[in-house]
Amino acid sequence: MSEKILQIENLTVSFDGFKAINDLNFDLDAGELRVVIGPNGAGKTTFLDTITGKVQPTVGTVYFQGRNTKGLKEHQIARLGVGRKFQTPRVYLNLTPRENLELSCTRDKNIWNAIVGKTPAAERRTVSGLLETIGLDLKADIKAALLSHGEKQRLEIGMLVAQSPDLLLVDEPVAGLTDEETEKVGDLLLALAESHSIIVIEHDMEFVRQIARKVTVLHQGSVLCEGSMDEVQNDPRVIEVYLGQQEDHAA
Ligand SMILES: Nc1ncnc2c1ncn2[C@@H]1O[C@H](COP(=O)(O)OP(=O)(O)OP(=O)(O)O)[C@@H](O)[C@H]1O
Repeated sequence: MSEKILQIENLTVSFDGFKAINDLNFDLDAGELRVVIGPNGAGKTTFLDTITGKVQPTVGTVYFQGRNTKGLKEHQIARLGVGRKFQTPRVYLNLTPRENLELSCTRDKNIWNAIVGKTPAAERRTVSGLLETIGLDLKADIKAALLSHGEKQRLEIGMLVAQSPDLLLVDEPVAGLTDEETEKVGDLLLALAESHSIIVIEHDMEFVRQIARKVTVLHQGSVLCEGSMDEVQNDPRVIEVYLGQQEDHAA
């Protein structure tokens, strides 16, 4: 599959003259899992914000499935098939994982119908499958408030998938998780990568090593380099950027 799901050309995003993204070029094949890393302030969040329409390009173009997204609002881009998972879980704590997933599947988002069980049979089958995929089938009917942080992260990833996006944007999914929970989130993303295009932003290098096929390194709003984990780790420019950052912290 070499069809591009996302193409970003000569993108610059300026905030009061400061270029958070600076002439960035990036593309993603349909079906690809890409990890984006970079030191603090490299522009990773702004990069995602521009894809989702939260931020508009100052210069340059974002094409999603060949369509220029300029001027589209966040909800319009979401409807085109871009789903975003934020860093902190946003699940309904008083509902069960099953109910949370049912709500996400419900096209018209009619909360009442989902709660009182008026969920169509096809949707219930999807929810059961999703509960298994995210490893919460045994905890499907307890309140989400009782789930661990890692389980909540997996639930929210499931809720995103329930909306059938073509592109999943996942922002630091393992921040604050135990090693075991981190590995489970990694396994989940690898399983989802078999049928979705995914961009993951992450700081945790162990996790990046677990899931990464191709890695993009951002620095000062531009792509510094791209390649396999081994290639980027041994790239002198990447070493310099990360070592420089460690020295800044030590100072
Ligand atoms: N709304 C804004 N107004 C002004 N400057 C901003 C705004 N948003 C981001 N920036 C600046 O743009 C740069 C890139 O920020 P961004 O949050 O995209 O980086 P990041 O790579 O996600 O960083 P981190 O890893 O720390 O989250 C930073 O210097 C930040 O201060």
